[in-house]
Amino acid sequence: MIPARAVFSGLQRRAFSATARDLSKVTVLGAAGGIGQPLSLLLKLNPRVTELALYDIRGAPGVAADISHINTNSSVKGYEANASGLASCLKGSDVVLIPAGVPRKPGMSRDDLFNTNASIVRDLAKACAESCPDANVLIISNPVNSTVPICAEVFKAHGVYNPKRLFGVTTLDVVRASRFVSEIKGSDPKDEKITVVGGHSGVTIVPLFSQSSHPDLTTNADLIKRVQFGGDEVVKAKDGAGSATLSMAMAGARMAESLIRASQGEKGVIEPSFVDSPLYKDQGVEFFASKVELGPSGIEKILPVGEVDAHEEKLLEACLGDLKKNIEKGVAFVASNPPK
Ligand SMILES: NC(=O)C1=CN([C@@H]2O[C@H](COP(=O)(O)OP(=O)(O)OC[C@H]3O[C@@H](n4cnc5c(N)ncnc54)[C@H](O)[C@@H]3O)[C@@H](O)[C@H]2O)C=CC1
Ligand SMILES: O=C([O-])CC(=O)C(=O)O
Repeated sequence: MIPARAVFSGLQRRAFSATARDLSKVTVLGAAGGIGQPLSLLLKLNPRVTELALYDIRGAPGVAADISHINTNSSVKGYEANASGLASCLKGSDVVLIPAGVPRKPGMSRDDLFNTNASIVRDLAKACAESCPDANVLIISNPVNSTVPICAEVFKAHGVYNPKRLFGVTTLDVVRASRFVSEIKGSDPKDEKITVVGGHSGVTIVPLFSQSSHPDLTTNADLIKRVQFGGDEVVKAKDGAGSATLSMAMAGARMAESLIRASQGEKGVIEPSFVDSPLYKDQGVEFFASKVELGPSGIEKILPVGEVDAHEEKLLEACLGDLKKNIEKGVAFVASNPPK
């Protein structure tokens, strides 16, 4: 006779495996770039990643050969830069990270990247829709406020749009916020949980210090500006050689790891992300970054913005105006330039 406890744990196991997909194939599109290379390195060091697939219009096989010598268990493959290489790279992917596209130079806004990056993201989104429609797609390419809606429109056109599996990566904004606060307060950044909502550029980035353990920072204009324009600091310091790559790689690897943990059944995994969100749809804003609880199906729950003070209310107003325009620009681009 089988003891009751054994039957119960067997049932539990079946229930678990019915919901939790074993996410392990992670793909990077733009893998030979400034973000792509360190991101691929961090993913190779992550024991939860069992297969790493790398694609770029140039150099992915070389990056893959290099990384593949690292003595962790995952397999690594770099694919040829053509349509069939891209399709094979994507097939069976559980998580696809997209840092493909050009970065800023000093004096440029993220929106100045639109003309180049919109079509890159559109074409890569089409490849994802065709080869891995059920993957979690994480968009890093800027302007995120527009490239995420572009990806959504392409998926809709292919009849495979699942809003629970599309993420704009805004992790770097909370990473920066916690670091900048720790510098002011002399604390450990890992203890500084700062909520950042909105979008991923300039005034659309809204830190909510009133919700942190330092509500006094809510009127610190320099700090708010630093969080909103942290990317510019790096662009300026790199002096024409691009934008944040190493900190972004860390942030992207953290987001991918969180998704994998959640997909493997871990509860309560929460990350910020720019997603198809109900929070401000009544104001015509279809996508919004806020805390998101992750699960085996991608987004489990979009958390509300929560209480904000009068100062933050003003920041949110400015955010929503810009965000709406950025989103509409992405949607209009796909309408007039559909993928071929
Ligand atoms: N979401 C965020 O928080 C952040 C986003 N970014 C954005 O990430 C993007 C990439 O930045 P970097 O890596 O510094 O640029 P990069 O120029 O160093 O690398 C981009 C890579 O994309 C590749 N690429 C271009 N077109 C492609 C295509 N059709 N298919 C596959 N690969 C393609 C290039 O060959 C290059 O290797 C930029 O748009 C940048 O603004 C950068 C930092 C933070
Ligand atoms: O500033 C940029 O262009 C790159 C970026 O998105 C960031 O560093 O947050």
